[in-house]
Amino acid sequence: MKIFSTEHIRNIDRVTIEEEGVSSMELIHRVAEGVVNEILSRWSPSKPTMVFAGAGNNGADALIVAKLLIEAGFNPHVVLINVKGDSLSPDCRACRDELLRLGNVAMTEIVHTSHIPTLTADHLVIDGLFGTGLRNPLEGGYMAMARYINESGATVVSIDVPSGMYGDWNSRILARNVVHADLTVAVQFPRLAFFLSDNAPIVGQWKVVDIGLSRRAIEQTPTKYFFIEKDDVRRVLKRRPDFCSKADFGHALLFTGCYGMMGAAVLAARGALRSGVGKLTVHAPRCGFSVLQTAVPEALYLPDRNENVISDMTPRVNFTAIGVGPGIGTNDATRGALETLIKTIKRPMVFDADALNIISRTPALMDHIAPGSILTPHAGEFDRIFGSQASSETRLLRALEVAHKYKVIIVLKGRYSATVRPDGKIFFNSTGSAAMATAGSGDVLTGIITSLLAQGYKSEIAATAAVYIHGLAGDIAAHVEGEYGSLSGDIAACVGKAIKAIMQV
Ligand SMILES: NC(=O)C1=CN([C@@H]2O[C@H](COP(=O)(O)OP(=O)(O)OC[C@H]3O[C@@H](n4cnc5c(N)ncnc54)[C@H](O)[C@@H]3O)[C@@H](O)[C@H]2O)[C@@H](O)CC1
Ligand SMILES: Nc1ncnc2c1ncn2[C@@H]1O[C@H](COP(=O)(O)OP(=O)(O)O)[C@@H](O)[C@H]1O
Ligand SMILES: [K+]
Repeated sequence: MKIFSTEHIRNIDRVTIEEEGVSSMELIHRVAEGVVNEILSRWSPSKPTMVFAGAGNNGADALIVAKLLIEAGFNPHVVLINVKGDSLSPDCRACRDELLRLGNVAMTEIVHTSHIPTLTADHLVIDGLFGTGLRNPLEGGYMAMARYINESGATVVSIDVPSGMYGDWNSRILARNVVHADLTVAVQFPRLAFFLSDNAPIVGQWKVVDIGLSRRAIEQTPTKYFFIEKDDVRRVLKRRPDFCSKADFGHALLFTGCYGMMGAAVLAARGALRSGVGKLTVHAPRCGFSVLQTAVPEALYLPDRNENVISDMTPRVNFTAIGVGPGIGTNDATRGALETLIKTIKRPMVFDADALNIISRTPALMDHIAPGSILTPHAGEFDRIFGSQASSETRLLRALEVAHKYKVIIVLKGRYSATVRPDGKIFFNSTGSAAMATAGSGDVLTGIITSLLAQGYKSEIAATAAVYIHGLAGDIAAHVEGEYGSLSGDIAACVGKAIKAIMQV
């Protein structure tokens, strides 16, 4: 699914109205119906409700929400901001009149300064103060109103975006001056801001209401941001021909493990094998022999000269892709081996975990990494290499810079892992959950990406597809083991099932 900028959404909105003959009032009603459906599925009409409506179309949506709530038996109090009595947009005015025609509507219209009715923690607030028309961070009375709503402890449903927040980048806002939603019901598309952890306490849970904006306009409007869903991955995964052999599915080489961290090697190896690589070689220290040969007998094992750590990363097999990092430690011998690997292999590789920690100690190594390589840092690993970041938004912006500069793909791991490409495109992942916040789950991902790369998928595709598969495997594991009990071994065990579920039509 495409994620559009506010600018683009406004344009798609305009095309829908001009070329498809849908009126803006009709769109407002569709938004309101979507929002009200979400409300009715959660709260009963006895819930004390207050609707805050601004002067633009976000307010117009809110006024029709109030109307539909009244028709459903709710008894909302409506607070409409109409500065000086003449600031309502034409649609907002029409919606106010439509609402008032019901008769007996409890409404406070704020024209100058008025008293806002008392809001309690028991209330449900419908927040339609500002949507995508927000020009500046909230100030004065608007800011006070946002804080009043937040401090009341009421449950908040925001229409389109929480009021005071921009849909995309939010470097200029202060969280306490923005309405904090429990549920945000976005119009037609999720927004970039929803995928950043900084904004999670503001956006709350989010849903999208489809209001039937022009399909043609959506298809033809270019964007750099995407939300990856099952169909996107199904389209790129190749079906296997009948006449095939393991030679057709590549040979992955993993440099992984050290004394005390052989589990990382096992997990990465299982991730690689369950995602279909033809052949897998694991290069690990000698101490890993019986662990690997017992836990993953399907993998070939290449012993390092060293007993406890990897001291040499010269590829000794005819590999089609290399993955390096899980559990290798950061000792001097391994550092030297990794430096040589980076400087000699000029094909895209996958770098994770301790490989990233080693790079962070010698950042100049970034200059030698082969273009098209994939780096899979979590926030801490990213900051160690590319500098400490104040927020997830600045981290994402920095990831865009470094992906472009070094021509590499950065997978910023987290709730909505973001795959950032050198061309400035960002793919947010939809699968996965807190059940995956367990040691070793990143190692499984390294195995899957390396496996897809080894099978001939381009780096960009391998990264986004693997992240989706990994998250879905986590979801399947969590379905059985729950959010506390899922282990990274369970995630690895579900990788094949995830791919099967994706490929099933
Ligand atoms: N995307 C779509 O296709 C549709 C969007 N609709 C709704 O329309 C909304 C956008 O409506 P608008 O463009 O009218 O914009 P808004 O309703 O978000 O706000 C615009 C109003 O706020 C004022 N304003 C902006 N920033 C301010 C600030 N910092 N302080 C004080 N006043 C400020 C503007 O002067 C204007 O009066 C969307 O968020 C959505 O809720 C729907 O009604 C219909 C379809
Ligand atoms: N709350 C969450 N929601 C979705 N995915 C998560 C969540 N927490 C962790 N994950 C996923 O689990 C993996 C954790 O990787 P990482 O932090 O490298 O762990 P480790 O180093 O222990 O292997 C990442 O792919 C991440 O996206
Ligand atoms: K809003």
